[in-house]
Amino acid sequence: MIEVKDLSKQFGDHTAVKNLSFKVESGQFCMLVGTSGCGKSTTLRMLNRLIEPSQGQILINNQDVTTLPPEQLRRRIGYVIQGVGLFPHRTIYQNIATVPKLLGWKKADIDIRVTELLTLFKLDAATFAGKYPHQLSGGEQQRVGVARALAAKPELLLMDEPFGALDPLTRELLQDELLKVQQLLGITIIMVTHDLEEAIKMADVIAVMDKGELLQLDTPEALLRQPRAGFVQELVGGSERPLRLLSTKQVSQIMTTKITVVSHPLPNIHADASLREAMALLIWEQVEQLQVVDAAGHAIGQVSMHDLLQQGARA
Ligand SMILES: Nc1ncnc2c1ncn2[C@@H]1O[C@H](COP(=O)(O)OP(=O)(O)OP(=O)(O)O)[C@@H](O)[C@H]1O
Repeated sequence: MIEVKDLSKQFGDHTAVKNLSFKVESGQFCMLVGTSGCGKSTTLRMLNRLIEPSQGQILINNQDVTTLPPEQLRRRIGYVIQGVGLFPHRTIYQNIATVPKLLGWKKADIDIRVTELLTLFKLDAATFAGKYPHQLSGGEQQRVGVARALAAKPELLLMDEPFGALDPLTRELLQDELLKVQQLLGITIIMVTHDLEEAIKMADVIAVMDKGELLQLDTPEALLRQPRAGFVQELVGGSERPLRLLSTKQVSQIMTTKITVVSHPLPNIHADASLREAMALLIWEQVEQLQVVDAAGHAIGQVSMHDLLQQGARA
């Protein structure tokens, strides 16, 4: 669990972060959102002491991070930035092995971990381990960046706009991969993004910041349904709100498992698709109902336009 108490950062006479207090539970995915310059990156960089706070306390599993030497702390916390920052003259293997090596892991254990991580991010170890960063695409480099950050099994992963420089398709692919990896490893993640849709799709909780202050920390659904008046309302309350609400849930959460036989075959939707994707398919196919299928393609339920309208509506 990460707990931040009354955290502030002053740069000269400018207050970049002001009296920030929040908690993120173990295994949660927390997104920091807010306009440019509101203090998101400064907050993240105080958590791993790349920036020293002017005031306040940061506790990781009840341990005050200021009691640890910064290098030791940073080996327990993964950090991923936009543009990756891979070491250009080291192979992918050497890049991922950096922290395990510093921690004195045995070569055999490092080999296993590098292969495991490359496989997790859908990169064939035999092909990629010996390559250099410039031989990889942006999306592949970003995957290696995340793999490197996870190499020494950190208890916390900090990510600053990790997918900001990627094209929309690659970005979506990496978002899905990261969500799967997070669920698999149960790791706590705090990520900065400019993109509200990304935050809604991925976060368990979203922290909205403005002018260095935390305005609201809530689940995506609570944030959309009960935004605090002012900046948060402006951020989430536009005409997109019903569709964003649909993004917060998966088809499996609202489908009926009773399968009614209908005269025409229904279009299929995956159980783990979002309600927003289901709505888009209903409109595109001009139908009132979809058939829900599992990963093996077996029909497991149905979802209707009526169900979706209720989910996106004002409560
Ligand atoms: N090293 C520094 N010295 C002086 N001012 C700084 C420094 N780092 C950040 N700031 C200022 O602190 C404020 C917060 O910056 P920060 O990078 O945390 O914002 P941000 O929300 O992450 O912005 P962006 O989304 O554009 O990256 C800004 O006004 C910035 O100019």
